[in-house]
Amino acid sequence: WDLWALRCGFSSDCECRFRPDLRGLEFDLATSLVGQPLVRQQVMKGVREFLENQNPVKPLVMSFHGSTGTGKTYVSSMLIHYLFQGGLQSPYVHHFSPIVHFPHAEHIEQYKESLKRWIQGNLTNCGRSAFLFDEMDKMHPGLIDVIIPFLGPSWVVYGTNYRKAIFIFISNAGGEQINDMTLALWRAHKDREEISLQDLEPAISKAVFENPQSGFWKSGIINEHLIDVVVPFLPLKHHHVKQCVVSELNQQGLEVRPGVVQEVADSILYFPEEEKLFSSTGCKTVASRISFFF
Ligand SMILES: Nc1ncnc2c1ncn2[C@@H]1O[C@H](COP(=O)(O)OP(=O)(O)OP(=O)(O)O)[C@@H](O)[C@H]1O
Repeated sequence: WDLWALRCGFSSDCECRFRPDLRGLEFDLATSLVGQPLVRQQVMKGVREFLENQNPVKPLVMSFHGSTGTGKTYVSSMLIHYLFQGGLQSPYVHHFSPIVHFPHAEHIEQYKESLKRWIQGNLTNCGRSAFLFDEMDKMHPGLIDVIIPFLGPSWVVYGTNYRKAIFIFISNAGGEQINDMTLALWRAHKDREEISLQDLEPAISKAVFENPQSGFWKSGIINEHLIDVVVPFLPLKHHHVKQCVVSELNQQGLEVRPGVVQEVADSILYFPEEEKLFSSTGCKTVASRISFFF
């Protein structure tokens, strides 16, 4: 702790390099994020409502769900970039992955204690901290109990306003159900772009919050209304993958040749077997495939 951090920790006004640029975020979500209008809408709504309130009653808690390569990590990095100076490198942005940090289930009691101290320490250092919890579906169910007290309205200790913190949970849990529902709605002539949160929420809740294997399970996280924003990431179609290829080519400073765009998009697997509508890996492997076709 340096002196500044100490002073900051005891002041509820400390913003710790928090420089929200909501216009920038909205623009980038609209122009760079492919095929996820619901995500754009949910993220903007959640962040805007939270930041409009000078004294929020609880931290902002967002939960991202979807299958691989649909943009969950991409959006979380973008969000952090437009909120904190320094983005993911900011000392006030914290990343946790159960597989990396807590790989051994038999050490659960020890893990619980260190997770609690880690969150508490970071929040004491700065109440305006962000926490990214990756791979929540791989988290031991007992560990979420440690996180819960920090998500609610009651967590104010030693004058530090922990209610200004931001928690983002990322998982593949519910992804299969989102994909199945998107497909079922498509078969019932509801286009992917018309899908609403109400169409997906029951399937996500069932898969994520009632599943004994899931880290969220039995956590009271739903009963206590601790999650403010549930963000479903839909499976991406062939034309979305093509858009990802174009932006990747641009980013790598390569010429956008229609033949290459088509070939890269065609090389990816699509489901279901009959209609081949949605990419099985979203846009995840696009960057690495480009060199094969260029
Ligand atoms: N909807 C999207 N719009 C634009 N680019 C995307 C989108 N989805 C994925 N991408 C691209 O694919 C890469 C991988 O996506 P990302 O890591 O966000 O997937 P994910 O949903 O977090 O997957 P996983 O569950 O496997 O971690 C991103 O860095 C980005 O370049």
